[in-house]
Amino acid sequence: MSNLIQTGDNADITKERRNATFDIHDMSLFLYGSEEILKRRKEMLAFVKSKPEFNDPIPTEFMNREQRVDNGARKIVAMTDNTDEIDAGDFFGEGMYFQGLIMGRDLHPMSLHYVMFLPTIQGQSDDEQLDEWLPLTISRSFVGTYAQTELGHGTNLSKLETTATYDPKAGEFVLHSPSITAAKWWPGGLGKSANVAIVVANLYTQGECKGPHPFFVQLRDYDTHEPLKGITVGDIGPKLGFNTSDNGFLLFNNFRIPRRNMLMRYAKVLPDGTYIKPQHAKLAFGTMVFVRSIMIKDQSTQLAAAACIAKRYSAIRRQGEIKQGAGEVQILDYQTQQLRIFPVMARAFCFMFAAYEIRDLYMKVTEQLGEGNTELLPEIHALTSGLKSVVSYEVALGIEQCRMACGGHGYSQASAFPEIYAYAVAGCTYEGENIVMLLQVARFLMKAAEEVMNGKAKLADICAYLAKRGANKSRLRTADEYRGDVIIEDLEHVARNQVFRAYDSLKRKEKEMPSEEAWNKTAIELCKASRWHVRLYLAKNFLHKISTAKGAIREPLENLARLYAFDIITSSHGEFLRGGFMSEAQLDELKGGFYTLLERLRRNAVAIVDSWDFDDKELHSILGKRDGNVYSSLLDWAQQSQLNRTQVLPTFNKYLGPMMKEGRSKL
Ligand SMILES: CC/C=C/C/C=C\C/C=C\C/C=C\C/C=C\C/C=C\CCC(=O)SCCNC(=O)CCNC(=O)[C@H](O)C(C)(C)COP(=O)(O)OP(=O)(O)OC[C@H]1O[C@@H](n2cnc3c(N)ncnc32)[C@H](O)[C@@H]1OP(=O)(O)O
Ligand SMILES: Cc1cc2nc3c(=O)[nH]c(=O)nc-3n(C[C@H](O)[C@H](O)[C@H](O)COP(=O)(O)OP(=O)(O)OC[C@H]3O[C@@H](n4cnc5c(N)ncnc54)[C@H](O)[C@@H]3O)c2cc1C
Repeated sequence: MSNLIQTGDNADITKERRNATFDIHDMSLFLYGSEEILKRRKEMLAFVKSKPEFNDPIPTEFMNREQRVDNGARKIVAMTDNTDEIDAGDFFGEGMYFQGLIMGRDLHPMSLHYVMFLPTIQGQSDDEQLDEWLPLTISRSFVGTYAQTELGHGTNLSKLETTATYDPKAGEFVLHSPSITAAKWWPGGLGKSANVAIVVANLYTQGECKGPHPFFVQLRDYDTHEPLKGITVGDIGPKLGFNTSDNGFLLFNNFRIPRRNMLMRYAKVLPDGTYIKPQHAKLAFGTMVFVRSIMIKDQSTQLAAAACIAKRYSAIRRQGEIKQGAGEVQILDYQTQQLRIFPVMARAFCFMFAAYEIRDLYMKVTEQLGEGNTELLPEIHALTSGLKSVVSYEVALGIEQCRMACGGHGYSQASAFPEIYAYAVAGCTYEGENIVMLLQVARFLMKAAEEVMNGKAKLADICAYLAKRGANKSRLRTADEYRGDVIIEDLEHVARNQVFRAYDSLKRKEKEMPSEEAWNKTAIELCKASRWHVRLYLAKNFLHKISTAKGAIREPLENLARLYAFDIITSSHGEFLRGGFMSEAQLDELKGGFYTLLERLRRNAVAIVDSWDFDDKELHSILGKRDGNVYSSLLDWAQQSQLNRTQVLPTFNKYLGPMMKEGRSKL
């Protein structure tokens, strides 16, 4: 703990750190997994701080869009000039941390090159293509992006309008955008930075449409960077966030590429146009599954950053009195403030532990795919889709809650909340709109429910609870005893009930109308089932993970995990009261337990967020500064505003001055 306390720190934040009941190093170790990882974080941080080229000339929030794009391009080149400093193969760990330290929370001109273009080349090319494209991708000989979404269609991939029609005579594909709505729209870096792209287009060969497939396409001249003939490309304009990235549009006018530019690891088109189908119809969507899996870690980090800022600020902010005359209190002492922030912190831990599980599962699936085994594909698709949806939604709400908990200063860009929110909330939309992805989970759950009903029940592990009988009354007696398996049983009960309620409703409707219509008319219940399924997964994983903690960190971790579960139950208590599963008295007991957990977590509030090991450089927030000296830093920060460069703005002489003069002259 002492390593975070330095002379000159704010007295309140120092007191918080002195009062903590555990050593933050031990908690960081538990969170990140090993001493080696913590050591590498320190080394990478020291390296980044030692390099002036990674600094921003002025805080990015004071830059206009052109300056941000320029600064982003400059820094990403500097960053990737230095990838020898990290294990670049460790994308999930070192890659994401290194990038966050240098690039901050804005995508940059090469985000898609690393996050989707490179993984697609790795995952979808055959060996010969890999030999050709991978070295060029890694050596940054071109800048790539992933161009799938169109103006008119993003979610419904089968209706993408861009066509890739095979011409066997020329041995070429002809890429074409038959309408305005066929324009590729959104791909990161496409507008001005990328000169190549993985383009997802509907493949036509021998007169038949074979569905969306990925193609390697050069868009711009490698020397002049001018768009090639037949290509129309540009930037789509400013967005809520991601403004360092030139998300773009792209239209093809009968643009020809060689046959071998179709990525042919799975599906293939032979020279005569014969189509060889992949072993699993959705293998071409593998990069989306990969990004959904890494999003969980990225999103939980953003949520933890928000909670860290809110907690540190709440520790130094004094406002109002609890006991009259006793002096103003730290706002962290208000129960309502704790309610706003502590559950957010609990969620960040929960999501991070899930992120590790997903990373491991993803690695297992990749290994299996290498051996031609696609067995786990539906499971990982459902799990990543569900987690991506639930996590990104909860993260967006949590960040906003933290912002509001910081009063007026939370609204300033000095807090970093606007930046964190704008960055994270995009995750609700990209890589599959959240509701649509929940409906994918529902497909998986409905199949599992069908198997249970048919007595087959050879279910994936994550669905095993659907086949359990389960008690019809909660075993909850006292809040203090409400832990581990008892909590899980109750969440299982509610999730199972919701899945079967949706299933029954779907089956009833299917008797009255076509199945697609029945599906649409059950969609709200289906999404609810998916959310409960994912919440159950998250809670199970969280409770299991903290049961492995040892020593002084165990108690605060248990408090966090139980707070997470109590929060879910108390905020959707109707589901637990249904059919008398819980009584009003049990719920009151749980509510009391929830308040007790807030009290128990109060003492360690700051130490818990300190354990996330955010450096000020990474947090990029005046309110969340480690030393707690917020007010003087806010004044320094404000002085950098462009408007403060001169005492008198042109607006005075142009508009306000004449107006006031006229006002005075009329008196
Ligand atoms: C040097 C170091 C550098 C470092 C950098 C480091 C770090 C980076 C840091 C942080 C990164 C973090 C975050 C990322 C940041 C930014 C990301 C930026 C941009 C995002 C880019 C995009 O958004 S790309 C576009 C994404 N688009 C989508 O996701 C479209 C969504 N739609 C779909 O996925 C599908 O169309 C669908 C799933 C909605 C439906 O598919 P379809 O209509 O084809 O199918 P059906 O519904 O008919 O279903 C048929 C069956 O197939 C199953 N299915 C569907 N998809 C899959 C799949 N992917 N895998 C397996 N199975 C699948 C479906 O469930 C059906 O199954 P049944 O059994 O029920 O029949
Ligand atoms: C910041 C950002 C970066 C992006 N980067 C890229 C990129 O690099 N490359 C790329 O190709 N794309 C990119 N995208 C596009 C992104 O992947 C899509 O926007 C996303 O997949 C959602 O698709 P959509 O826009 O077509 O939404 P829509 O599908 O039009 O969604 C609109 C509404 O319709 C609902 N809806 C749609 N279909 C159904 C259904 N079947 N059932 C029920 N409801 C439905 C949705 O739930 C939603 O409420 C990016 C988007 C953003 C915001």
